Formats: sequence, C-alpha cells, structure tokens
Amino acid sequence: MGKMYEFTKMHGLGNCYIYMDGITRPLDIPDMAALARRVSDPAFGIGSDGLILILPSDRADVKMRIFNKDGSEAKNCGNGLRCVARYCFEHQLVDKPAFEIETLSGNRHATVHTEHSVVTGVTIDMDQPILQRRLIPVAGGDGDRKVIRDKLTVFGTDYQFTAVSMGNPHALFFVDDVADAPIDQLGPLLADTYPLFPEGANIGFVHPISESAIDYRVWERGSGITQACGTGACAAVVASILEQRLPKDHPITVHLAGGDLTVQWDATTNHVLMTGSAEVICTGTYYDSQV
Ligand SMILES: N[C@H](CCC[C@H](N)C(=O)O)C(=O)O
Repeated sequence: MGKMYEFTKMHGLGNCYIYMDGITRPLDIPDMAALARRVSDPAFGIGSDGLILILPSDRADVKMRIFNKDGSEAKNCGNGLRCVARYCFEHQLVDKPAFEIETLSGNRHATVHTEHSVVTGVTIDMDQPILQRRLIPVAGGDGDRKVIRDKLTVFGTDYQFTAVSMGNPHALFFVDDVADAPIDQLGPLLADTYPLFPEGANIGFVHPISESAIDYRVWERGSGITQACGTGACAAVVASILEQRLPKDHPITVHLAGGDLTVQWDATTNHVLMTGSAEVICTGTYYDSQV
C-alpha cells in the first residue's frame, strides 16, 4: 500500500533531522517511532539523526515533537527548535519573528533573526536548567540535591560528571581534550540503558578553553555521536559555570564538531539563551512502503 510524506531535511550545525509539517496539512503517521527509525536510516531511508514533527498547539504558536534515530521520543531538542522556528517563520505558519514553541518539557520562546528578509539565525530561550537529582533524573543519592558532581566507575576507572537537564538529561564529563575523550567507551555504555540514568542521558565531554569558550562533544541518547547538540551545549555551559570554570551571565562560544553556538546563562532570569544557525538541506517526498 504505502504512504507518501512531504519532508524538509534541515540541520543545526550538522545535527540533522527530517521535518514533517503537520500544520499545513494533517499528518497520518500510524507509528511515529517506527517512521523515525526508517527515515533516519542512511541506506534504506533518507538519513538523519531523527524525525521532528511540526504540529498545531493549543498552548503555544506551534508544537515540536522530536524522535531520535532509534525511535525514542525526546522532551527537547535545541538544534531542532531553531530549525522549527526558521521553518515556521519562512512558511508563514506564524505571523511574527518571535513566538512560542511547545515541547514535551514546556514552551520555549523563539526569536528569528533576519537581514534583508533572509534568516541569519535563531535565538531560543531554553528556560531554566534543572539541577535536582530526582528531576534530571539521576538514580541514588538525595533526590533534592543538585548533582554538581558525582562519580561512576566503569572498566575499573573512576569518572566524575555533572548532571544537568534542559528538559532532557545530560551527563557532562570534563576532559583536557575533547578529541581524546572516551566517547566511544562511555557513550554506548551510559546513554541508553545504564541504571544510574533511569531515562538514559546525553553523554557530553567538555573542555573549557578560555573565560568565554568551551569545546564540547556528545554521544546523544537515542542517536549516538552527532555533529552538535543544542540542549547539550546549554548543559555544558551550565555545568562549566557550576564548576567555576566559566563566569555566569556572559555569552559563551561553544565549539562543536559541526560549528559554534552562543550560549548565555542569564543571572537575572536564570534562563539559558542559545543562539545559532538553522539551515535547509533539501525537500522531498518520502515513500513509506512499510505502512
Ligand atoms: N538525543 C536527545 C534529543 C535531541 C537533542 C539534541 N539533538 C539537541 O539539539 O538538543 C535526547 O534524547 O534527549
């Protein structure tokens, strides 16, 4: 039988997703997780880090649902939010450059930046970081305590990490060189099924390199190594400030494999602001023969 889906492939610093617009016309997707797995496959599908649906919302201007490459649904996605904002602005699904996007972790405020009507970037207010252990979540310990630093031992080696949620869980490990980070060892072990992280965690490696910049690499829950992670970049800045390795309330350049983001943890509002690019790669029609 099969179904046809119009899609737009977009990326935020190389963190690419297949976007489907359920506002312009309703989407008939019997199994979103299965579709995410299929479209993400580079050989049998389109190839991406996952699937993002742009949907009507009754509590914001638009809604974003994001599914990782393995089909798991996430509660937030920073690079995805910037691309959703650009898409909605350019397709006139909203009538203003600043608007609200509903996510499973609450609404996020987006501001689309333009020069001579061309989108040059997007700022997302990523709201407040969540630091309480039981809310991230991280198992064990005092649930109300902030997980400024915790440790785990794997393969006979002790590792220290800081846990931060930006609506989705992140464990941040500080290293002297992200290129040498044990990402291939710790990523697969910790990201999806490790008991310390009951909902999994995005495993990030952080190297503060100055008062205003950090290097950051990530093994994402549900997707593996990606070129960039927006929520992870925010979590990495928050963790670096908590560890007194960066000043609060300053714009920080986060260097990721796919490019740079600017992140600022505002001391007044306690909100984290993330600014960066959002690019269209292609549009097309996906023929799903499995439904
Ligand atoms: N893998 C993440 C979702 C995507 C986040 C990332 N791509 C971003 O830009 O924030 C999770 O399961 O929480």
